[in-house]
Amino acid sequence: MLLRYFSQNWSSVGPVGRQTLPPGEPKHYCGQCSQTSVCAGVSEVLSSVVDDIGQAVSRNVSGAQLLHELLCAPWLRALLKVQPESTGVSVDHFIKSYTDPKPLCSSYLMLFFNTWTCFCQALLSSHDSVAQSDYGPVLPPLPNELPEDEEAMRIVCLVKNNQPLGATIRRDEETGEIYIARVIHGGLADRSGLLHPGDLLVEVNGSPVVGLEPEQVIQILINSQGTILFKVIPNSTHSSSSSQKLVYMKAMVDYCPLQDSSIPCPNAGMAFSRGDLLEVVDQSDGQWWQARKLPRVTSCAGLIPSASMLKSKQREQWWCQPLQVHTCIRPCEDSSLLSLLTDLSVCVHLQIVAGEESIFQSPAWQDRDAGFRRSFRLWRRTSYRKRRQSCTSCSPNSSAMSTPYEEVALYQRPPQENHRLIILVGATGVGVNELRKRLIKLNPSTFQGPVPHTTRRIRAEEQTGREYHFVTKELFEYMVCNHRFVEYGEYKGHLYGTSTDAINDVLRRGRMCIIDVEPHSIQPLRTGKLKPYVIFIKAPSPDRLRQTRRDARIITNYTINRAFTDDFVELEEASRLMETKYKQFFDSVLVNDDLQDACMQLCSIIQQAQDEPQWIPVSWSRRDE
Ligand SMILES: Nc1ncnc2c1ncn2[C@@H]1O[C@H](COP(=O)(O)OP(=O)(O)OP(=O)(O)O)[C@@H](O)[C@H]1O
Repeated sequence: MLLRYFSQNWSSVGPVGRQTLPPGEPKHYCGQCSQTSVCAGVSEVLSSVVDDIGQAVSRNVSGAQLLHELLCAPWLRALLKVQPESTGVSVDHFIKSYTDPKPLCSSYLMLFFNTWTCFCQALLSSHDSVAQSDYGPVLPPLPNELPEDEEAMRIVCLVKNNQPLGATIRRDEETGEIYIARVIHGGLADRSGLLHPGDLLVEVNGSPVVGLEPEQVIQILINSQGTILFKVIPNSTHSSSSSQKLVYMKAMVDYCPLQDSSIPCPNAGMAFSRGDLLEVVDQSDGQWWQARKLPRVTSCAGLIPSASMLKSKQREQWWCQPLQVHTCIRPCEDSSLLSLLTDLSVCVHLQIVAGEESIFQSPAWQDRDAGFRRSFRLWRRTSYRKRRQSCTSCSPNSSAMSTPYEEVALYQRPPQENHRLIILVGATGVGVNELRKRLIKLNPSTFQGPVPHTTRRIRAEEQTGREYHFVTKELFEYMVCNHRFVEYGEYKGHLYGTSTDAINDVLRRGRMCIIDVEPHSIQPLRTGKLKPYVIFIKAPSPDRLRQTRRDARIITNYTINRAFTDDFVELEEASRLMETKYKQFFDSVLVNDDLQDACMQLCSIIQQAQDEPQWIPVSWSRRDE
């Protein structure tokens, strides 16, 4: 350690630390004084010590930061300058005198160096003690025969700074005893290593706490200044070696501790929103976990409700509002997708029976090149409104409520595995279809769309499996009943749909399959087989939309292929709402500002999705998925 290294070098004064003088290097002398290179030694030792400690700081060596700050502190400099009062010499003077020798009295040189040596040794000895966590005298071993009722008491001294203590307390209502309830990972108490959950708090700064209310104990802590002395009886069942496994979770809901009356300590809580990646460091409590948000900005964790706790909160909330129709729409819209699929088939069936006219026109609906067909976006928009009217599938047990967190792990696609399915989503008119078309046109041998199914009659120039899979209405409906379609709809009395088989066909051929869907269709596609990567195409500001979409045309309900007028504020608002509502499903967000740039960015996002490690739900990696 530093002290040993310093003592060795200090006595010989020559080689210091890593700046060891090579053998034969001339030794330095200070003017008329006969001391061997002491001035050089002082400055070298000092800078070498500061250097070494600087490196120890970067390696996070315990105590190094403190020592570094100490050595660089202005008060230390001031202290060193006290020496001239007794000796008439300062460190600066020495260093200067070394380069510009002046006569110095050897007696005050000796006096100075004796004082300086003692000071440095004391300083470095303190550093070594801190670094080796050697805080006190070594106590004699405990006698073999201790009285059974004897309890070991621990005295913990913490220095209060502007950080919270990072521990919560609880009161045993029967005995009035105060216990440490939990210690927040990475907080002050945790880093001290001296306070543990279950420790019985006996005194704080000399005041007994038994019988006090937790609020009163907290008040004592708040009022204390400087060092705080805790007297605790350690929890004998606590094992210091119990290191928790880190678990990574994606938040599927929003949470705000300040609005949660059940949290034990709102200030220790951590807010998160849907889509946030959480590193859960402690799940030992069934109700409150400890977690950090990724990317990590602080080492200190925060309290979050456990999955079961969040689920019961959701259920409570649901039952509290049974009469408000709009509240049950939210979870229904959000992700109860399998049940939506059932609703969807009802909608389609009704449309067929009623012979309802579709809003699509041929040129807009169909692009003749394979893989370039229009999506079902317009159809989906109308039927989506219909679905909102019937929310029978919403229940407190729906899937939206059962997954507040999704456990995730990093996944890198092995080269021999199929590409991940690429899903584009975005508000209508933002340019999802345009980007998809451009991408496929750019590199048709790499990117491809699935070939849709239809019940309409095949035309002369068409070939089944190329433009469409031409099937009978009975087969189409059979496929609907068997959930074989990702999305489907009706146009002029004919059914059209994109099947999962068609997606698998593209992937099996080694290509990257690009589809665009409504956000509520993402959930059924989230399987280990497809491992979808979802890119949200976001609208830029209304001003940028106005500038970039001057020549663009939009297809809207009942007004086909018209120029954009002043829909930009609405478009941006729709895009913002969609992002807020579904962001937990998005892996990446791309702002479609300049078309060329957006297309290039899309290519690189897709490349990264296929070739670089990404977070995916752990359930996708299980074999039985
Ligand atoms: N970045 C852009 N700059 C200029 N024009 C764009 C841009 N992105 C899309 N457009 C144009 O905006 C119009 C609407 O785009 P697109 O049809 O792709 O919208 P969409 O999001 O698929 O919505 P919908 O399904 O309702 O058509 C098209 O005319 C398209 O060429």
